[in-house]
Amino acid sequence: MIGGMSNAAYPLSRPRRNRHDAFTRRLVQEHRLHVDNLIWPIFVCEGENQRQKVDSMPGAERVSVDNVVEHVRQAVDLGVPAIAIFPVTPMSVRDAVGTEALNPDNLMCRASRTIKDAFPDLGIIGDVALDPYTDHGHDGVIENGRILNDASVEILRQQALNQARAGNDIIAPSDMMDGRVKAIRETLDGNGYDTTRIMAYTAKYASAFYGPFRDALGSGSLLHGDKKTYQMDPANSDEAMREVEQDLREGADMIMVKPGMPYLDIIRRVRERFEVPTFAYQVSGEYAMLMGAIQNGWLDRDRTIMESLIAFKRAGCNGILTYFALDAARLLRDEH
Ligand SMILES: NCc1[nH]cc(CCC(=O)O)c1CC(=O)O
Ligand SMILES: [Mg+2]
Repeated sequence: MIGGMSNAAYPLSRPRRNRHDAFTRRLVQEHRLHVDNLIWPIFVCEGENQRQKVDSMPGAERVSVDNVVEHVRQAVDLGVPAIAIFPVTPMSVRDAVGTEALNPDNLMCRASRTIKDAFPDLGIIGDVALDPYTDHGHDGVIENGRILNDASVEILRQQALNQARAGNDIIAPSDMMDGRVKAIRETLDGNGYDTTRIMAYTAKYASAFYGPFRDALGSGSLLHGDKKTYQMDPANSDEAMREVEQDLREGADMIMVKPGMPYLDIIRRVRERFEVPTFAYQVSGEYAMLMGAIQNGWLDRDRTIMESLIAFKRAGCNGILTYFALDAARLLRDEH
């Protein structure tokens, strides 16, 4: 009997009141994405005047070092605080132990020096792992079909030093070997790089979502088998807490969870338990998935980008590595 119902039957508390108009929604908004939260991953390749498209990552490019300043200027002009460099290493210099990772003139080091010269205030993050440099596409060295932990770490610590010397401000070990944070920290400190930060890919899962990235780097077709003996099982969550505990003990300054969107629960747990600077990598497969739907007209581009990124803030992230960094920075700039 609708007509006879008194108003008292309605709730006194009406959550919709705070959604009534734009100014109220602004006042009660709990989380906000800021350009300071964005890190832009870039791909660099050999050659001159190269700008190569990546088929499985529409909008992403591999650029040669002579184009990298112009490329990165976009991020600087938008106020993006940091970039992450990934080198596309030619097959001719790859080998079983990733020797090229230690070359002071490798692609990563040349790109890092060039960017640092042009933009001294921009943060440069350098991935440390052997997969861009090995002819088998694994992140470490192999013996009898096994990825060796400690032997790999001995190379990784030298790779980290090589990259710090070339201007990497933040070393980001993405290899998932045990003990590599401690080894890298000791090597950096022992060589006068005690202010070089470590952003550890701490909870990095053995994920299908890295496929497009491996295409971009050309390591996908090289990879024999999978990375399940070093990257984490997507079924595990408590194990991520133990990984974080260890990396913090070993001297990590920042913790990363990767991939992003399928692992928001891990981000939330890390944030609540450890209260340390926490980052997520919205990886290539997430980008490809969203871009595929956007390009088909199935999802609205701008709203999808922003909603996918605010999720990381809500989950507890300080920042996000995302291929959408420039798009998001533009949208934030034009918001008001
Ligand atoms: N160790 C290298 C590395 N660093 C970042 C990514 C993936 C990034 C992305 O998918 O966007 C990978 C690939 C992998 O571990 O196979
Ligand atoms: Mg670990």
